[in-house]
Amino acid sequence: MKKVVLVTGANSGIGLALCAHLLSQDAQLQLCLACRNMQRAEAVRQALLVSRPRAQVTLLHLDVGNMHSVLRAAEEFKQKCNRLDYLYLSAGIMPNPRVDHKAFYKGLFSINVVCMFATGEGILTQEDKVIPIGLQEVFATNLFGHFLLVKELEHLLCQMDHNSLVIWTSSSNAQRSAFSLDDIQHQKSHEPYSSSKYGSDLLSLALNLICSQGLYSSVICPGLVMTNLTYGILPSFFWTLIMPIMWLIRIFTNTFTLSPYNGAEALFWLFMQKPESLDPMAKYHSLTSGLGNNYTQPHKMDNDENMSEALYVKLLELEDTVRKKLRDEDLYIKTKN
Ligand SMILES: NC(=O)C1=CN([C@@H]2O[C@H](COP(=O)(O)OP(=O)(O)OC[C@H]3O[C@@H](n4cnc5c(N)ncnc54)[C@H](OP(=O)(O)O)[C@@H]3O)[C@@H](O)[C@H]2O)C=CC1
Ligand SMILES: CC(C)=CCC[C@@H](C)[C@H]1CC[C@H]2C3=C(CC[C@]12C)[C@@]1(C)CCC(=O)[C@@H](C)[C@@H]1CC3
Repeated sequence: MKKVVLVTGANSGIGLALCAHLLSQDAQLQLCLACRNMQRAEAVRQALLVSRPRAQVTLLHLDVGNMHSVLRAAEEFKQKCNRLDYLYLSAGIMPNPRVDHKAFYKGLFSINVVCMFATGEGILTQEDKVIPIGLQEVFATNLFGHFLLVKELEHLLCQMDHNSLVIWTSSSNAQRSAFSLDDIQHQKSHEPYSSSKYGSDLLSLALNLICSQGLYSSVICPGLVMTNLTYGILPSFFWTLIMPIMWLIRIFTNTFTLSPYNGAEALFWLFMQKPESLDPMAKYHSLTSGLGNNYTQPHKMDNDENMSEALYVKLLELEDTVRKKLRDEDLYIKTKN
């Protein structure tokens, strides 16, 4: 049976590297690239087909930060495919990132220096905004849109005859201290990225605990990778300039995977595993040794079942509110026409 794989954020960075890797491994694969920009998506599809001309690569229009788009995309996917084996949730944003230079230099001379380079903890903040539906943008894109997509595709994911796996691209920057159950959208502070990634860790655990038969969920961390996301933190020429320093740092922290191919290691590794053999409490890290060898290692996540179930309940409540808003908007448009 041909495996069906859906990848969000497939047109660049880690998502794109994963797609190329998957196609080189399994030519029989049915791969669906879910992207918000169809021109970029088509260019990527053509590029992937150059090395695998007979591969089955389709496109799906999806803006994961727009809930209308999520519902439409899920509907379109269900019409096209009657099976889904792997759902890779790789789309993500970190808008207006700021490096706290004072904290960075302080961290350089502290005993936590390796941890600082591995997680970016305490030195990175972002400016978030509210999108038209009333959600915080980072929460909507990195977490809620994906949650809604999983809910919409639940019937395809929960099948009796085979297991399927949802894979969240989280981060080592996901910190419990940045997340609050009273402020799941992170309206009140300046680490929405960390909060949304911690939320995805909790949600993955909740999916394993709550969801029906056949559906499994896992979380990965790609390490620090040079992509459009990191070029938003510091310009690409700066990263190129300090590349030799980063290769040096790699000797002390194997989390500097640096290339999208290396960063996608854990995503690809999960594709090779049986979903039922995975640990729901583990985050699977892509790691690269000082000599440049890639491997995947599980690390216990800093979360608990009660918290993850509480988040799941809050997301269900928010889902109701959002669906009602979407219906009201539809009704308004219909009555206006
Ligand atoms: N780079 C790193 O060091 C790390 C990255 N990550 C995570 O890895 C994932 C991939 O990021 P990375 O490859 O680094 O960065 P990129 O910016 O290269 O990739 C992000 C992808 O997400 C897509 N995307 C963003 N917003 C939306 C949206 N609203 N709807 C649909 N697609 C969207 C982008 O599409 P478009 O091209 O249209 O913008 C792009 O394809 C993210 O979740 C990120 O948080 C985690 C840890 C470290
Ligand atoms: C490397 C040098 C000499 C300077 C750069 C310092 C920081 C800008 C850099 C150090 C650790 C980095 C890091 C991230 C961003 C850039 C740093 C803070 C992330 C937070 C990027 C996104 C993620 O999801 C994390 C896994 C990264 C962790 C490390």
